Amino acid sequence: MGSMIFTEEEVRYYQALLSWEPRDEDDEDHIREKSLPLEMPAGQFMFLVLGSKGCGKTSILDRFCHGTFTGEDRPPDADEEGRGYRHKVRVEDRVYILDALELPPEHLSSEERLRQAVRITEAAVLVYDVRSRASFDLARTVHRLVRDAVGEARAYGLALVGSHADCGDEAREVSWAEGSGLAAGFGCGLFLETSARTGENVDELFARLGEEALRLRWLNYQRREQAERLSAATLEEDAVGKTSPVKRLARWRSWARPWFQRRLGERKMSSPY
Ligand SMILES: Nc1nc2c(ncn2[C@@H]2O[C@H](COP(=O)(O)OP(=O)(O)OP(=O)(O)O)[C@@H](O)[C@H]2O)c(=O)[nH]1
Repeated sequence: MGSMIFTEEEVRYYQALLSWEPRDEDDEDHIREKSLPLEMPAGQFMFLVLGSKGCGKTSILDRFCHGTFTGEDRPPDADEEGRGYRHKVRVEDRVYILDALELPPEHLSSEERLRQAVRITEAAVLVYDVRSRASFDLARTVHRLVRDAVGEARAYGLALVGSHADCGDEAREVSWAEGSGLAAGFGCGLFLETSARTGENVDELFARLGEEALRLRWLNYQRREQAERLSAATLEEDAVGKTSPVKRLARWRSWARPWFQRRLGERKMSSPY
């Protein structure tokens, strides 16, 4: 990463990510920090959190990072460049630093901003509100935008999340089965309904997405290795072809030999002599 050159936009995203500071006055933070063992982090994850306006993105991140829930009084986010969060997460028995970038919904209409956010992250948490069919419908569109931004060359993680799981049945507009079906349609194995109010599934969401990110890193690594092996083999073949027509002929003969031998054998069998 050290050798990469970032655009101004990317630098701003990074600044948003890195603007996190521990809040000394927050007692619950201390309790959560103390409850995690002192251990060197095994690595870092970078996740994107996105969804429609007011679907509960900040509340999920507040619950995860600070263990708090602000409730109905929470003012809408004013940060234009997105908000960065950092917290520890335990994945496969090791501690990792998790950086999460909350993408303001306005940025969803900018292909460029979304592309940049996707480029600096390795997985996305796509949130809708189970009380809002509109937010669920928007999740489909956002998924398409993210998929286009990721492209074919890279495996990128995704978790579909229905927030406000604590709401009663009468407030619900989207069922668990619909959410699970949409996630399956996306080809995404991680679907959860969460409640920032009660904390239901919030820690589990990030731990499981961490597991998925590790799996995808390995997959991306294998893909790169395979691509490198293929291009090295092609280069070698080109070099052989250019420098040694004799070797090329020899190889052609070796491929053709079994065919000639078969033909020869057939002829011998059918020959009256
Ligand atoms: N009961 C309940 N309320 C929630 C939950 N999640 C969020 N809220 C409330 O829903 C409102 C919107 O939540 P936010 O976290 O601000 O949503 P957001 O997606 O970050 O909003 P923007 O950043 O403005 O797009 C707030 O009043 C939250 O307190 C939840 O799981 N349960």
